[in-house]
Amino acid sequence: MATLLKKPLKLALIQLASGADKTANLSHVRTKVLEAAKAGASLIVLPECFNSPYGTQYFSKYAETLLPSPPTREQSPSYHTLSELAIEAKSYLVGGSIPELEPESKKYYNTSLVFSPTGALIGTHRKTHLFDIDIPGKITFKESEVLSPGNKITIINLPEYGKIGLAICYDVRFPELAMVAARKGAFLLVYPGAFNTTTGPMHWSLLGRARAVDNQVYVALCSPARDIKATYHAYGHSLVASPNADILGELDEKEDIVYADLNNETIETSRKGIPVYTQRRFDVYPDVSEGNVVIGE
Ligand SMILES: NC(=O)CCC(=O)C(=O)O
Repeated sequence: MATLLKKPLKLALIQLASGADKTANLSHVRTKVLEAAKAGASLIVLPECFNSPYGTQYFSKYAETLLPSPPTREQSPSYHTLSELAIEAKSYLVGGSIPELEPESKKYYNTSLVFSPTGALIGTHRKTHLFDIDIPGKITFKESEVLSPGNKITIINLPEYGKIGLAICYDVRFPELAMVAARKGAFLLVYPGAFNTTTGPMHWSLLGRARAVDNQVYVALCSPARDIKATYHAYGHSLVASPNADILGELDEKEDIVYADLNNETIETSRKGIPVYTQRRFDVYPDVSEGNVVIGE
């Protein structure tokens, strides 16, 4: 069996309380990331839209320009804060997501940036499935009114550890992304996300555990803390699921950090005990990780 996770890894998910002031949010991010690093985390994850409120009315106001890369500090204060913070924390840092403005096309995206402990940008993911839903009397949301979707599956190599799959929030509802990343060797699927108080109780944990057990990999879901004064009420409940779909840690709705210790043995034990990994019937149905699959870092 291939070794997916080369050495044990402490993961931290920061369920951040952020508000309308981007500069204050970035300063608060620094405090929380350094707290997680001090506790020994070498992979630290922030939530979706970690430096702004979440909502279609906010995307253009808070958008930053990432291209051409690297952007200037004026174009993207978040890029520079995250890069410097990864160095200071000596950790891999998944920068949740920020609204991105692509200057040439003038399109907006919901984009995650990943930095190595040297401060280098090692991966980006533009949310591939936009959050367009309508549950009458409960929640109507249409990201596609403002955002455009990304067009790739994102797998990022952390050289000392192994590969992670990265996608954003609503992407978790589409098992194909997870399956492709897992079959290409990811040990962990990371989803910065901001479910809400309607769909969160219904599906957040279920989807996290489902992606874990489908693929026998770790899954991390990282939400903002709930702010009842905001227009969108995030569910919170950041959690880590094991390859056997056990919840290794889960928060409530308040700001906090959840930690989990990941190791390769847990993946192997899960796969040896229930060997669906070797029992697939690609003579009966197609392997979604083969053929016309668009993968990028
Ligand atoms: N930010 C999002 O994509 C929210 C997704 C969500 O709440 C869901 O139910 O799916």
